[in-house]
Amino acid sequence: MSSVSSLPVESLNVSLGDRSYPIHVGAGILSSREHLLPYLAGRQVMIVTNEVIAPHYLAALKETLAGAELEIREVILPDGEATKSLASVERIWDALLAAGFNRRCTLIALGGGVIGDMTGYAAASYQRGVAFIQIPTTLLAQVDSSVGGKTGVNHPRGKNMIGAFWQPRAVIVDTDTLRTLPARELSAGLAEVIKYGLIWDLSFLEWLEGELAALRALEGAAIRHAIRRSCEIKAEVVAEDETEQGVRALLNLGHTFGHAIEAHQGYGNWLHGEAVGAGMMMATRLSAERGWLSEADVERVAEILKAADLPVTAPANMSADDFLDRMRLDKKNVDSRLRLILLETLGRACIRDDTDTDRLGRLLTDFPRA
Ligand SMILES: NC(=O)c1ccc[n+]([C@@H]2O[C@H](COP(=O)([O-])OP(=O)(O)OC[C@H]3O[C@@H](n4cnc5c(N)ncnc54)[C@H](O)[C@@H]3O)[C@@H](O)[C@H]2O)c1
Ligand SMILES: O=C(O)C(=O)C[C@@H](O)[C@H](O)[C@H](O)COP(=O)(O)O
Ligand SMILES: [Zn+2]
Repeated sequence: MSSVSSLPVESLNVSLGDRSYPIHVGAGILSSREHLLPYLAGRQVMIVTNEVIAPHYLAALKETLAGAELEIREVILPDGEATKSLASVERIWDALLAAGFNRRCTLIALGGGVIGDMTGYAAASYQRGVAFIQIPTTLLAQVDSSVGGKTGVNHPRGKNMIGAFWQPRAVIVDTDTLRTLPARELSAGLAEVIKYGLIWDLSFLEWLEGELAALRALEGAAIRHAIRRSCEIKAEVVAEDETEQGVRALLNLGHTFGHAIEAHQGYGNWLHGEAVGAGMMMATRLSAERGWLSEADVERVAEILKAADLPVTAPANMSADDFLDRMRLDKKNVDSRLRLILLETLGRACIRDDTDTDRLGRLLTDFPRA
């Protein structure tokens, strides 16, 4: 990654009254005591990470915490989306109890969205709620999952079905951690970045169209801008609607389809960002069928997803009914009505519960498979 180290730390705020918190973004910030120590609730600290991330970053984090007279423990979980389960959360609870940690303890999530979502849920539920800090190490977690307080685990029948809203005390984004991230994971993170452009900010989408090559090459200034603008948008949405009573649902563009793909394919076979990429393509086509987007718009969405190396086709082994069965369990649905996020235009999304099921079934049947 070029020149990122020379960029100063930038801080944003998620405004939620007395639960407001900062997002600090900087290269090498994992080693910064001043950006971490103020957010600890007490002396007891439990770091939660996994077997892939620990060899890269656990020692650096412990070094940052060293000398502050803290009682530091760690839980190192196995890797992968398939581990985003209650059994893993139980391992975190067990470690907390074995260490005798009390309500003034702090959990630190060091990892991607899987670690962040599980650690947040363990924090939300341990002794009815303790402090936690997010240190996201994937692009996806740095632009999306570490912000906003959606925590939880998957159920075999559906994604993120068990969980709680529980906000972190701080989000600390060290952009240098992206240096070790596999290219496929970087692309998955770009799906959520593109999502912000599609639902909220056409000029950001236009900027992304010009910068995708730079982002995939981890060019420092481009990565920094993508993270900052994504976090700004997410912070604005979450501040307006913390528990998804309204506008926050727009952050779910492509997810009703994407979550169906993830669960049907077996967690981890399609990455979350890949499934969301294909799902956004489906939502785009449905929006065009409603007459809101032109064929040129549809092509434009396909092009930006392909430029990010994301899928624009659905799994070959998934029928329209496979999609619809899973989509009927989606958390946004009210009574028996499907609620989908669609695009009124590029850069502006809406939530609709009036999609004709026969029409949706035809769209799903005709959607290209790979
Ligand atoms: N809470 C939310 O608002 C929210 C938002 C979006 C996604 N999510 C959830 O986030 C999860 C996906 O997160 P993800 O894409 O970060 O996946 P992930 O957490 O599985 O991480 C991806 C892979 O990269 C590895 N990894 C992480 N950081 C690394 C680094 N710096 N260097 C090398 N390898 C590294 C991980 O071990 C893993 O193998 C899904 O479960 C999704 O549902 C939650
Ligand atoms: O923060 C949100 O709100 C989102 O919807 C962000 C999504 O990218 C994320 O995947 C989220 O976990 C989906 O939430 P869910 O409520 O659909 O499970
Ligand atoms: Zn997502």
